[in-house]
Amino acid sequence: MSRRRDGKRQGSVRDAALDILMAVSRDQAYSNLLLHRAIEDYKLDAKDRALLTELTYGTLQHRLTLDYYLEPFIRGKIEDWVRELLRLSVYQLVYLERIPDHAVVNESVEIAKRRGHKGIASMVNGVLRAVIRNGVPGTDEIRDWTERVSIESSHPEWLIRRWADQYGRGETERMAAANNTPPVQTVRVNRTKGSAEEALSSLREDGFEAQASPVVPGAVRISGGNAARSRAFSEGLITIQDESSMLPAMALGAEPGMRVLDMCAAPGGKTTHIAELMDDRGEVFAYDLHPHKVKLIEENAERLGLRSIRTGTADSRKLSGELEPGSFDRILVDAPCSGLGVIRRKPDIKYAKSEQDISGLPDIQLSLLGEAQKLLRPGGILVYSTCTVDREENRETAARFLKAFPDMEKLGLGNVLPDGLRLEDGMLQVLPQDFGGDGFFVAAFRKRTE
Ligand SMILES: C[S@@+](CC[C@H](N)C(=O)[O-])C[C@H]1O[C@@H](n2cnc3c(N)ncnc32)[C@H](O)[C@@H]1O
Repeated sequence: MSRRRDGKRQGSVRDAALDILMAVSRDQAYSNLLLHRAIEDYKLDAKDRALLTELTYGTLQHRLTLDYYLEPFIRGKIEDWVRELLRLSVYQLVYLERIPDHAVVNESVEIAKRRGHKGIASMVNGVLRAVIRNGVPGTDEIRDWTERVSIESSHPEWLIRRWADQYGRGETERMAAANNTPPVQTVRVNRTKGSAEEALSSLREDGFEAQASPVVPGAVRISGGNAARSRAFSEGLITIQDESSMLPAMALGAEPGMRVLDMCAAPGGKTTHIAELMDDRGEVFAYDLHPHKVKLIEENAERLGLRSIRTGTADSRKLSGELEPGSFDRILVDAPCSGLGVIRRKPDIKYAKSEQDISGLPDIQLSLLGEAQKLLRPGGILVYSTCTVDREENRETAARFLKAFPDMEKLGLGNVLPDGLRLEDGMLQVLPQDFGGDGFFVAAFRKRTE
């Protein structure tokens, strides 16, 4: 890519998509961050932003399916970038009806010529024309259920097997399909600055389509652009947040004047929500492991005009050395987790993670919960949340915690959360197919007083 005099980078949207896809496969870079950077760097207009997002996410989301489609047409070894270009091209041929086949082939051949040489361009041309002529192979003849769902939904087999064990085959198929659908953007209204009605009309005046969420009171669903570019956002009236992510702060039930701790707080999505629900009265201590991430909490609090938030950098597994044990009314542990509930937003997760990566997490989650137990006052409430659907990190970690600390009791969430959510033994397990929100887990515990 080169730069023009006006600072814009040159090259097609497909070139940019290919660069991102290469970086994700080669360096295990995060697709959402790269996409954001490319949008800024290439100074793309709204139409090209939408196309780049669709091409990148679509190709990544369907990677295993696309490889299955390509297999009969590729002979011998090909370079990684050529494979990525073919995936990108077949994604358009199969999934994007509005782009004519000849346009896909022409542009891919041009890219192959520019990045490689005539020979590669002619191979790309041959493969794509053969795909158009013959069609892609079907999946019906794959007899093994795990393998078929893995290829059809482009999730690794170990993950499909694990979910089938944990949720059964039907939920697994629905979950894998939901992970390939684009999320709806939702925002939370900062009630210390204005009402949901004010946010709705401000967003509509800025040209967004905005509807009150049918699931979470005070949330707004948006289409027609990125809410980060709205007036309501720059004025601190809204925060972009998935509906599921709004539930932990609601479950915490913090009240004005309370002393609250958020132990895994960055970038501050839930810290700021808690402060808003407390009308910014009281103290919300927000800690995270990394100083650069703690800065993000401060920036968010500043934008939202919240003054009750106190930040700190620490390993929260040792926070009782720094903060007074037994002194907090409410504590949130929004723990580090496998992230298997947010595959829609970060499709690279499904290829990068392994079962081994999950196995070390429950112990970290448990030690954070153990530290929270020390810091909580008798009668105080602790909320544990994750953005994963994995049973081991969720309800099994909750069960281990209750077993290890008999002075903690589970608090059913039926009365504090909106109706119609998937509650299991009083704990919330959202799956991505439930209402369009991320996969999420929330459990609440109270410290006994006697
Ligand atoms: C799920 S994210 C938190 C998201 C945040 N609650 C929000 O809503 O914006 C988990 C966070 O835990 C932090 N973390 C991981 N291990 C930690 C530890 N031992 N002590 C403190 N923070 C930790 C990570 O840096 C990460 O920012």
